[in-house]
Amino acid sequence: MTDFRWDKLATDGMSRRGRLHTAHGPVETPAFMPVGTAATVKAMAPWDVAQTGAQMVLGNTYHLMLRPGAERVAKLGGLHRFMAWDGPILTDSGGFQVMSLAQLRQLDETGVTFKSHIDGSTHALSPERSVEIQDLLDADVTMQLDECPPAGWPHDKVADSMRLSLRWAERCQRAFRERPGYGLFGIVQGGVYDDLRRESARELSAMDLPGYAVGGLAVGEGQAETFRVLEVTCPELPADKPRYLMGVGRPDDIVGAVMRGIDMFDCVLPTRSGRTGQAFTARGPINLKNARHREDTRPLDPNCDCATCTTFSRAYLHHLIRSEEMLGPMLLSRHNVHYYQALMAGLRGAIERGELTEHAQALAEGWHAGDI
Ligand SMILES: Nc1nc2c(CCNCC3CCCCC3)c3[nH]c(NCCc4ccccc4)nc3cc2c(=O)[nH]1
Ligand SMILES: [Zn+2]
Repeated sequence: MTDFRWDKLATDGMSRRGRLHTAHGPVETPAFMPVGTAATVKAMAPWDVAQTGAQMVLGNTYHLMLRPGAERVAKLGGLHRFMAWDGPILTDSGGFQVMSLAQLRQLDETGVTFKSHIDGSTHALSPERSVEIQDLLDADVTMQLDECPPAGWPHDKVADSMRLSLRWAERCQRAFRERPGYGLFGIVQGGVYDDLRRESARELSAMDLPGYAVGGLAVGEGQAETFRVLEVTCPELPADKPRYLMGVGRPDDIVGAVMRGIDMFDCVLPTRSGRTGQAFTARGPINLKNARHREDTRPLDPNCDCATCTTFSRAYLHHLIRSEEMLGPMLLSRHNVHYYQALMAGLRGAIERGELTEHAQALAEGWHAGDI
């Protein structure tokens, strides 16, 4: 059985080209992980997800612990078998979703307690229980339970929150069941405060974890602040361990974060926006709901070789979205996830060639070319 590890294959400035080895197979990095919310990447079957080139997907601890329940997923053979995804799966710890979705939630030293948004039942999520749930789901990468402070919290509140997350990291590491091919990632917190980011990164680095996430971002701070926090945080993390920026992002966010040392990403954007008619293209985002597409026979993105772009016209996609036909979100989700995977493949190649700066410049010119 392969040991969980990340090989650094090439670097270009602060960016890295690597390969993550997990129990369920390898993941080329920089990597984008599509989000499977309730054990499905919405509107996409697992074979559609695989066809985009995605190697690793996210499972959702919060949703699955409420329905159908972690013990039930384990009884059914674990999340891989349940959703028929035999590649690597990363699950978030659930704390972020609790704070953004659950009703009547309360967070203290022991963890978070909350009422289910589905049936109002009460649940408790401690660091130990979160690690146990992710073990029952058979996630290749388990995330520590953490608190993500909202944007705008003052320094003292963020400091208390960051130190709570550090204590929870210790408890998660003690509770984690070590087994070849599986790893527990710590999550760096500290808001937008450099001293707190450094303290969090240094304390977590001393725990010698197999990987590190940068949390507490993409909460409304804006791209410039996100990048500035990465410039402070990444240099404090071990150079030989993978770095995962949680919840990011738009294509330009991802390129900028890769240039600042990030290796892994997740975001609901390509799937969620696909369902509302938004498509990402080499010449920027377009919304197919817009009436200007109703007689446009061109493909969605002439540069894209996905089935959506090589089969259908913009006029047809516009019709599907306007008619609220299921095929609309299906086709746009596939294209968007394909677009994100092609973006990551392009970044990996550019880093290998030592041409990331030029590649990023060419991407930005395409996105701003407009007239699409
Ligand atoms: N533990 C933890 N998770 C975070 C997440 C959830 C990452 N996605 C999980 C995934 C699991 C499966 C279900 C879906 C979520 C974040 N997402 C964002 N921004 C999203 C900003 C955004 C971007 C586009 C659309 C909506 C929101 N910031 C985040 C910070 C943290 C954090 O500090 N700690
Ligand atoms: Zn396409």
